[in-house]
Formats: sequence, structure tokens, C-alpha cells
Amino acid sequence: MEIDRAIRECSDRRLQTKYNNATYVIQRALALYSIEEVAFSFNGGKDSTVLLHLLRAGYFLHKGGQNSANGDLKDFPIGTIYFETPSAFPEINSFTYDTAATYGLQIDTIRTDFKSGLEALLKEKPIRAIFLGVRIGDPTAVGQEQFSPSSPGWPAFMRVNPILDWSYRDVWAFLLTCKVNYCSLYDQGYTSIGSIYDTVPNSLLSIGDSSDKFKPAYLLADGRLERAGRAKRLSSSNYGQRPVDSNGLGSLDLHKNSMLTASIIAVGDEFLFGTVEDQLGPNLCRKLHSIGWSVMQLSVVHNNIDSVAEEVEQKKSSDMVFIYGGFGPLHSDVTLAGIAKAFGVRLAPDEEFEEYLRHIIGNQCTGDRNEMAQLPEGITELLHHDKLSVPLIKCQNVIVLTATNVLELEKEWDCLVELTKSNDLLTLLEPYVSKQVMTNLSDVEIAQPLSKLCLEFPDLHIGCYRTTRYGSLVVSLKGKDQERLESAAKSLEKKFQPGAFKEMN
Ligand SMILES: Cc1cc2nc3c(=O)[nH]c(=O)nc-3n(C[C@H](O)[C@H](O)[C@H](O)COP(=O)(O)O)c2cc1C
Ligand SMILES: Nc1ncnc2c1ncn2[C@@H]1O[C@H](COP(=O)(O)OP(=O)(O)OP(=O)(O)O)[C@@H](O)[C@H]1O
Ligand SMILES: [Mg+2]
Repeated sequence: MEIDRAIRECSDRRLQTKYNNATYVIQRALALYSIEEVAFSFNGGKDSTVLLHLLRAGYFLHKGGQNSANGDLKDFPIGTIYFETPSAFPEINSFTYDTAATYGLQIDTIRTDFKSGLEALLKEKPIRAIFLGVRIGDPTAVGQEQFSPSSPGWPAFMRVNPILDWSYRDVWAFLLTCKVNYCSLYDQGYTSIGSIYDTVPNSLLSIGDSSDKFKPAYLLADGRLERAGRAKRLSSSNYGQRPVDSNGLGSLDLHKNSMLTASIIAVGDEFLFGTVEDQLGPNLCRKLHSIGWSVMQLSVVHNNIDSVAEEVEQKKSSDMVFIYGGFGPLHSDVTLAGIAKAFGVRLAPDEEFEEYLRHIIGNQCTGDRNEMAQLPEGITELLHHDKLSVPLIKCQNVIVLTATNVLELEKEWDCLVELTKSNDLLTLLEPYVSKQVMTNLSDVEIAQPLSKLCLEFPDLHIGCYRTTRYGSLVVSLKGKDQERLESAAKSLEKKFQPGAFKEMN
């Protein structure tokens, strides 16, 4: 069987391991379900092309490695489903049907949406398990395992994901080593293919200045940028499902005056014992205000997985959560494990992150369990910046800052803001401005007029604080419009004798 032979004869140990694991998953599925009970979801994309050949090899191995025609090209008995839409690329359509003809796939073409299509199909056929080319890193992979029951609300079947743990590089190593055909769009710079409306060639592969010439997909050096040619969706909790251009800048003006919230979590027994004073939290609050974000909460938790998990769980409804402390190889460094627990995923070795660690601390990071290079699986994105020796880690809407002091924080923050210019990481809003006035009026004298002021200026945050119990009182006005602050300050002054308030810097 040509695929099995090509892999066994190649010198790529990693690819051999991935192949063995994937064909093992396929053989397990074929042992659990009869051939009529399984189906293959094929759409002509690179991942499903890899899966097609793995299924051919897995079926061959399942049959004892010697089925009659020795892996005959057309010996493929697994029913195949293709959801065809008018918005598919013509190249994808023709590749899908050409491949079906070459390998004898029995294709059921479905022209409705996934869910209702599967409902109808499962009523008609005894299908119990469906093979998918989903990979960790795909937005739909979050929380999935190699065998994952379909989600609640979907018809009942087992999703079987044999290449869940394959990287972008693994996919191309397999297709090139096996010398199999793949859709021609991948040779024109497309690296992940959705519909004609949301997919363009990956600009990281463009040749020179020309905007219409691209290198082939297998030359993309950084697999994490596989989806750079796909239009992004803003998170539905914030803005609905409106697509924006892939640099995300289109969204900036739109959200100038919207409200975005952040929560900050400091992890460290040292803060709670009072041994060390947290300086990063207040600093981060100021930075977030400077880009117009509102900070909802700044909390401190112990170096304990459950404490971190509980806090992240509670705070993850903020638009963004920033967490620092508890990051590294020590027994107390549990922050990433806590985040993984909060999102219900595992910690798994991350090849790319390991590479960075190796550069700065040599091979020590790659002990038996690769502990330092383990990141929450399927929800993690590494944020690179030339000025950072190790990328920042983002797990869904939780950003892990590795800074241990204010200087390091400044550097990480500047990088984050710069990165925002090339992706829609942190939407930059109209910054908060503030005005503070000081008075010797007593709390009792000022209480009622201040309450009235709050009603007059509901768009401003009006707060008061003292630095001594019997000294001056500071009234702090915060908002996004300097003129409104000035009017509020004037209105307050008018309520008292002239000279009752002194402006502070
Ligand atoms: C065979 C098959 C099974 C699927 N099963 C599920 C499922 O159980 N739960 C789910 O949320 N989505 C399921 N999906 C939908 C995918 O997760 C995802 O929404 C789909 O691949 C479309 O991605 P897109 O929205 O980027 O086009 C399934 C899709 C296919 C083709
Ligand atoms: N229209 C479809 N018809 C059938 N299966 C589909 C369809 N869309 C997605 N799938 C299934 O979901 C898997 C993941 O889709 P995804 O788009 O991430 O991968 P791909 O299309 O194979 O490769 P690429 O990432 O390059 O687009 C596919 O491998 C396939 O199993
Ligand atoms: Mg695709």
C-alpha cells in the first residue's frame, strides 16, 4: 500500500509517530464500528486530504495489511459526505469530485447546512461515527478529543479526529512525503480554505511587492499563521458575527466609544502573605485606561491550581483577562494549569513554544514531560514580537503576562499594543481622561451636591477619596470627553462658595 510504504521508508521520525498514532485511532474506530456505521467528512481541503489517505492506510492495516489488491486505489469502502455550497471555490469542488473518482469514494453530496444535513443523513443510514480532519488550533477543535461525541443539540454520533494533534508542518510533511495530489489553491498561496467570501491567499507568502503572486502553502514557515488569509470574526459576545478584514483595523473606528472590560488576576502567595507588594496591577489599570478600557476587578490569588481556575472561570466573561505571576518551571508555577482547568482543556506540549524556550534556556526545558513547554491545548495562541524573547501566551481571552516587574511590564504592554495594529487583539478605544479637584469641605457638606452631580453627568465616573481622615478630600472625575469633565467640575464649583476647590495635576 503506497501510503504505508512511503511513510515507513521516509526518514522523518516525527511524521512516522504521527502516522502511527493516527492510523491507530482509525483502526480503533474500525474495530468499534462496522464499515456501514462509519463515514468520512471530506471537503477537498488539505486536512481532509491527509485524512483520506490515512483512512485508506488505516483500512488497509485494519484488514491485516494485505487486503486483496494490496491497497488498490479504488478500495475505499467508507461512505463519504461532502457538504457542497455555492460559495465553495470551484477548485475545491473539482478537486473533491476528481479525488472521489480516483479513489472510488462513494460520495453523498449534501446541499443543506451541516446540522440539518447530518440529521437527515443519520435517519437514512446507520452511521454512528464520522471521521473529521479537525486539528488542534482550528476554532472548532476547542475541547475535542480524538473521540468526541457530537455536541448537545446535534444529532448523536461520535466525532473521530485522527489528526487532532497534527501541526501545520505535519500536514505538509505527510502530503509531500506521500506525493499525493492536493487542491491546486494551496500552490497559489492559500493556506486554509473557507468560502470564496472569506478566504484570500496568505499575504505572508506573497512574492516581492506583487500582490498577485504567492509561494505555495507548504512554504509557510510559521504554522500558527495558517489562518491569516481567512477573514476574522469578532467574538460574538461583543459584537455579533460581523466579519472584518484580516488586519482587524477596520473595527477600530467602529468601537471608539464602546465599552470594553478587563479583569486582572495576580497569582502569588507572596502578595497574600504581604511579603511583596504588587506593583503590576495598578500599573496595568493605568495602561488599560489609557486605551479606553474599563477595569472591572483586580484580584490576587494563591499559587494553587483550583484558586487560579476558579478566578479565571469567574472573570472570563470580561472582554479580556490579564494574569501574571505563577509562570515558569517551579512547583508553584500553576497559572497555565489553572487556566487550562478553567477552560476544561488539557495542558499539552507545544512544539513552537518549546523552540523559543530552547533558544533561551537550552535543552533544559525539554525534560521527559516537557513541562515548561506545556500549554492549554486548543485554546492557546502565541503572540510574537521581535522585542520579546518568548512570545506572550493568549488562551482565548486570557493574556498571560510573564513580567515580574514594572519595567518588564512596560515592554510587554508596548508589544501588545503594537501587535494590536496588525491583528484585532486589543481594540484601542478613546482613552480615558481625568480631572481631579481637592477641597477642605467636609464629607457631610459635599455628599448631596455630589450625588446630584452624578445624576447630571451619568456618562462620567465620579469618585472621591481621602489620603487622611481629617485632611482634604479629592474628587476624581473620569470619562472620555475632556469638555464634559470641565463642565462637571464647573457645575460642582457653582454649588459652593468660590475657591472651595483647588485643581490638582
Ligand atoms: C461531519 C460534521 C460534524 C460536525 N459536528 C459538530 C458538532 O458536533 N458540534 C458542533 O458544534 N459543530 C459540528 N460541526 C460543525 C463544525 O464544528 C464547524 O462549525 C464547521 O466545520 C464549519 O466551520 P465554519 O463555520 O468555519 O464553516 C460538524 C461539522 C461536520 C462537517
Ligand atoms: N463542506 C464540508 N464538507 C464535508 N466536510 C467538511 C466540510 N467542511 C469541513 N469539513 C470537515 O471539517 C474538517 C475541518 O475543516 P477545515 O476547513 O479546518 O480543514 P480542511 O478544509 O480539510 O483544510 P483547510 O484548513 O486547509 O481548509 C475537514 O477536514 C472535514 O473533515
Ligand atoms: Mg477548509
